[in-house]
Amino acid sequence: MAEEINLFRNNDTEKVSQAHLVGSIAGIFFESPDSFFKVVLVDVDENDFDWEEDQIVATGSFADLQEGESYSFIGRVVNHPKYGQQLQVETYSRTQPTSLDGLITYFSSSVFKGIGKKTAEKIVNTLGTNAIDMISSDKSVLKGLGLSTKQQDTIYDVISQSDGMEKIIAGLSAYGFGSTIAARIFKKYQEKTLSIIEEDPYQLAIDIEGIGFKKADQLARQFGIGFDFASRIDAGILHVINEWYNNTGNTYIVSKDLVMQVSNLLEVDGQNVDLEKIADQVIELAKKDRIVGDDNRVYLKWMYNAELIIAGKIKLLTNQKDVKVPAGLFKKLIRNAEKKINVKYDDTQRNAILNSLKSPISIITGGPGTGKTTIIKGFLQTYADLHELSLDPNQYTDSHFPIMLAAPTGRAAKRITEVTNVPAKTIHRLLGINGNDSLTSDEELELSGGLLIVDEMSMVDVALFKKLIQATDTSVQVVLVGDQDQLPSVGPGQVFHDLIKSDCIPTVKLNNVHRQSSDSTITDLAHAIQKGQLPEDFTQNKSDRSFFTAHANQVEDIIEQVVDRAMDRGFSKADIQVLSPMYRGSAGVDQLNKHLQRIMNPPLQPNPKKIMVRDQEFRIGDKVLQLVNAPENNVFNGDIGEIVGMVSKGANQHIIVNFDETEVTYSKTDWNQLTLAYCISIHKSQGSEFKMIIMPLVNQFSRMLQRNLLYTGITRASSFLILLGEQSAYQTAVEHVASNRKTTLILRLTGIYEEDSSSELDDGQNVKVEESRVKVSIINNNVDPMIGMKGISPYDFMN
Ligand SMILES: Nc1ncnc2c1ncn2[C@@H]1O[C@H](COP(=O)(O)OP(=O)(O)OP(=O)(O)O)[C@@H](O)[C@H]1O
Repeated sequence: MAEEINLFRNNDTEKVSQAHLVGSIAGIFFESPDSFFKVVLVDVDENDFDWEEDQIVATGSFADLQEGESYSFIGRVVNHPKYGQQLQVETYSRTQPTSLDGLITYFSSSVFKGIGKKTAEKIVNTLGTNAIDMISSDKSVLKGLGLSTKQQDTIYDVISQSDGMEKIIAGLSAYGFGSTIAARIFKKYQEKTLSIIEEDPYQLAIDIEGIGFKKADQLARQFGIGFDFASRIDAGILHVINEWYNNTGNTYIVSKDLVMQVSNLLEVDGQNVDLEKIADQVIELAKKDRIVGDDNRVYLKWMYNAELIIAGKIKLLTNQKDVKVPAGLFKKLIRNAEKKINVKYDDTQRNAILNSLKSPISIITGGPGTGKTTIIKGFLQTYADLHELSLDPNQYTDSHFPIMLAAPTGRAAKRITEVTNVPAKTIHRLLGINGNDSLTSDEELELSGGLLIVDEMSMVDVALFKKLIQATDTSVQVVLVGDQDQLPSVGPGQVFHDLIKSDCIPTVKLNNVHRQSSDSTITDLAHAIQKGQLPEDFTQNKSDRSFFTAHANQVEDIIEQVVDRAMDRGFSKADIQVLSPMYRGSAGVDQLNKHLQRIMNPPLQPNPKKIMVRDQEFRIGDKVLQLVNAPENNVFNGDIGEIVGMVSKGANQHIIVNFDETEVTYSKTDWNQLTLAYCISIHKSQGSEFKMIIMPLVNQFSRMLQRNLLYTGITRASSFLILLGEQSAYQTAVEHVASNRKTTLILRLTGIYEEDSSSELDDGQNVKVEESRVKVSIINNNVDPMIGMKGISPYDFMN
């Protein structure tokens, strides 16, 4: 009997009585391409639970299950809402055939290619019922049976491989790896998996996406690996750069900062890794093509390449010929579009449409309400008329729709589809990337067709834009639309900002606001903030905005008063949106949500129906935010809805949420897709607008107080803006321009390097470096900007 394999470590399962099943695999219904998860049909031989049928479906993480082979399973019988009763397998083992007949059938099965019944009989008659164990421990027992060497190899390989793989999966599970990551590890190292992990767990952090330095370090400690082991330094270097990308949004780190941060990371009980040693490993990693050094900047290789690829493709696109649009024809086209859309474009808007019609690649940028969406509509109409195309997708039954309209988020794609009646997709979907695909891989994709429009470009990061632009054929005309003053992308880089700043792409900047009426003071405030000032009348009450002074601990009370008054005046929960820059603190999202829930959705009876999700209480009437894209339900990350029902279906409870016209039912496993939405972060509010915005800014938010955050927040208000907090916090925010992430896309596009590339270490850390008196050149910018590279120039490991 093979060793038992514990694949699941779910403590809950121990409380539930276990079900035992012995049976052979009748078929494999589903095999996850990127994990060990499988759904199989089992012919039941024995079972100790209530099941009368001949077959049962079993699910779980399995190695190479062989159809026809017999296994023994232990698990729980669950009731799947769609597929009914099935066995959720926790552990399983192969039941080796013990009868002579069983063994003969096994050896003559299709698993052993080239072994027929006669040969099988010979093996079993000679070796007996222990045949499998005997072969597994000593291949030579097959000699003298008249088998060819090939046949002997086949039998031995099949037996040891399936046994080996099961052992590896069990080992990975014992080290705490879940089924998806385990599959990724096994795919990479195959039969060497366990020896690699035990000898050098840092290899995992270097090679396997989803395994970080911390996990590898934890394993290494288990195996007693030294603190200055070379692989530990390598993994530390990659960890620091990745963290740097996530925390700063920069696309490179200055070498000196890198070495110091790695040194801090690797310190164990006051012992530091020699800086020179870290520098050596930086060079080693560069030689292995994992990182690139350029001047005194260090990049992950994919990031370095991404900037180069973007710049190269932009240059190729801008070198394409302009489309000829004679002035007379354009007048006719725009007149027709204006008639159809029922709008009169202003001069800048017309210019934007003409620019995009003519240029192989163009940019339209402007603040909220400047008409970007209205321009996309007009542009689509004029483009279609100019190229004699229909904008009706139904007309393209035999060919591709020639227009690709895309946005970085599902919500933005949905919105642009609704406004233009032209189908839009997320960029991921357009590129055919699913959640598991890596954006940093070099896999080639191809987008052809006449036109690509990307909306909400400010939210697109380097990795995604590289994929998109690399896939775009040079025959495609590209239009990039967005608001460059909004927050940059969540991922590293500031592509849209850099493309505009580089001046390489014909760009039209829109300044006239059409959304709010001309006497709107919100627009004036937005303009002032863009220029880095708070207007003199900032604290005065206006028809559409007000300011209330409040310390952090007064914020809740003032918001309560404002919300009460607004609700008395007929504003709904959906109309009023509170925004906060941070989650923590007394004026942060989490605290305000709890408070606002009591005000905006007070329980109407003593014991209302409620469901606890994490530490939040959900009740009917609660305003909730969708946290992930769920295209199958037509709801997307950032969508806001209201809980309209809580129902029990059998033993399960469900939450029903109404999003505009879409109602979505959430079963327990999906509840963590929701959070309360009375207050949301300013980041989450990007791309949405609300009738009334209430936004507190206090000095407590210190590092979040940035101009583009303030700008993004206030421009979400379509009619009323209530600001509160400390005026000095607003002043700090307006003065603090944080958008300039350190990137080199402009350098790649123009050959001009503008940014200050000096160290980002604070003074304290710099002093520490000086004090350490380590003789590496990195600590002195004047001597040599490279990391103790011992005569190796950065060009030695550049592309
Ligand atoms: N030339 C125009 N004349 C009259 N109204 C206009 C004009 N251009 C745009 N508008 C109106 O102004 C409002 C804002 O326009 P639109 O939604 O296109 O702006 P936007 O830049 O896409 O805004 P946001 O980025 O906030 O979504 C809409 O109601 C639109 O109909």
